Amino acid sequence: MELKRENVLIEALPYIQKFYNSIMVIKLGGHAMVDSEIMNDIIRDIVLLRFVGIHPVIVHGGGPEITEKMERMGKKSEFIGGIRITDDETLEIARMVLVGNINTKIVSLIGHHGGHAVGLSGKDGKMILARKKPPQKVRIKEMEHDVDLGWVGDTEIINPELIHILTNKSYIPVISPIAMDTKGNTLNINADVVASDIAVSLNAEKLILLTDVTGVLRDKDDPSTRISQIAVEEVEQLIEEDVISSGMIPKVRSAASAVISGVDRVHIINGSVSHSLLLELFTDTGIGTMVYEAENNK
Ligand SMILES: Nc1ncnc2c1ncn2[C@@H]1O[C@H](COP(=O)(O)OP(=O)(O)O)[C@@H](O)[C@H]1O
Ligand SMILES: CC(=O)N[C@@H](CCC(=O)OP(=O)(O)O)C(=O)O
Repeated sequence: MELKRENVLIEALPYIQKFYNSIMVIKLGGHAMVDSEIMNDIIRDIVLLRFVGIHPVIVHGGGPEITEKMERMGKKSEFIGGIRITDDETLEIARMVLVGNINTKIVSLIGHHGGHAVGLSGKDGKMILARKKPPQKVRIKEMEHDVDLGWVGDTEIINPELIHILTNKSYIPVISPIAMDTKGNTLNINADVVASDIAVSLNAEKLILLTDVTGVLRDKDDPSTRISQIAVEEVEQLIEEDVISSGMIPKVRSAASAVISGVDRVHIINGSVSHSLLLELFTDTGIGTMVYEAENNK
């Protein structure tokens, strides 16, 4: 039954009260941002959250745009377990696309919709101290090989002070997944990983990962096979069975890691569906995939 317009607002009231003053980390996946109309709608929803008393913190990706720029320069993208192998040139492209292009675009859009955003990378205020990811084990023709991913980072320390300063003054922080190691090297980190680590460091109420599919699917080509809940204990098995592949691997692992480290609610939802963020936050409708810890009996 469709709710009358005024009832929609009333249904939202308990959620607005519950979430008042809380921090929500929202990760905007590159795929959900490919369409400018969708991106515009998502940003408007995020500005709405700020005006009902929630503190949104945005972490954004931009994988498809990096891939496209690389293609235009005649360079092929290579991924291992959803993580981009990043040589010198790829790092330069990733930095330009993420920090120079996508981050400023999001900041402008928030301003356009009446919010106040501050664009940051993990380098600002030494927010993310990273270290180069160790070589990854890859099975090629039954043989295990160590593959060096190049300038890819794991987060080592997150210093959330700058984020708190900004949210306390009602700014919306917009964070790109580029960071520095102790030697001053620039590192490219998967945006899902950054979103998860930031959500943990902020003790966020929720982590919401917006992507271009309706959640984790049992058959990734069939949207009707959505898995509505995944226990963290099931994640590695689903990867092993190849149910979860490519870009969904870091997403689900990051979601699980956030849950294990104390973020109560982690949801993977489809950002390309109109107002999915508002539906997730302010209604009883169960959308997307929730990642939970079975031990906590959620
Ligand atoms: N089991 C699965 N369910 C849903 N999507 C999956 C699954 N396995 C792999 N994928 C792929 O993961 C993609 C989402 O990850 P990614 O491309 O990195 O998105 P984003 O840019 O939003 O971070 C989907 O578009 C889909 O192609
Ligand atoms: C190391 C690594 O994989 N970095 C990612 C950063 C961007 C990202 O994560 O974008 P999405 O969220 O759109 O996938 C990359 O270069 O694609």
